[in-house]
Amino acid sequence: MDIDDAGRALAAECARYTAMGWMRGTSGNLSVVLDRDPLRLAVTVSGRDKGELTASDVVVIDAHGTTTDPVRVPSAEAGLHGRIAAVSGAGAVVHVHAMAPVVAGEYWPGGVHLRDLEMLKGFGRAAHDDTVTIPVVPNSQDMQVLGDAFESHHRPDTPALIVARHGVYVWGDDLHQARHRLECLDWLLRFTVETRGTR
Ligand SMILES: CSCCC(=O)C(=O)COP(=O)(O)O
Ligand SMILES: [Zn+2]
Repeated sequence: MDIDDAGRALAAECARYTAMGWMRGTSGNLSVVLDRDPLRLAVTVSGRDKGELTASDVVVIDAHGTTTDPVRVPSAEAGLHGRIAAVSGAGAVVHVHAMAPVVAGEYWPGGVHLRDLEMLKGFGRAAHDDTVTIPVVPNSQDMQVLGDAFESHHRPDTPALIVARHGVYVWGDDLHQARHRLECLDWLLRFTVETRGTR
């Protein structure tokens, strides 16, 4: 994917996420891989209303979240996007401040357990898999710290990470798969929060 296509795709996805209520204020950030070796990603700019981005409001970063762009400022969380893409092999990483993941992380700071739910199929798992655990890590402003926490919990079959009192990261082969996984995970976490203690 070239940077122009990436910009159009990221802006369109951000508008969609905003409509879902997942990017309130200036929250959230999305990225897509441009090249794998060396790793280069296009990530949304920092501090803007993500529902109003245009195709040029993206920044090229490396695996460490560093850019050579003289004008645009990449997401403050660009370093974690690069780390997730490098470690998982994902083609797209999405981060939103949806409520259900944060509430679930508050109830279960050791990890959120999901089981016996049809919607797990939309997250790339079988509905009757053993328990699927979504890792929860403490929030940090240091992307190296968050990246190390992500990597220590990473399992190839679980493409999501809850950052406590902050939000959730989900990744996939491309932006569509990442969004579908996020939509299904949000449903799974809402169900789990709303039915806690009943099973
Ligand atoms: C109210 S948003 C606080 C920062 C944040 O967590 C986020 O997702 C947005 O940061 P960015 O630098 O990508 O705008
Ligand atoms: Zn955030």
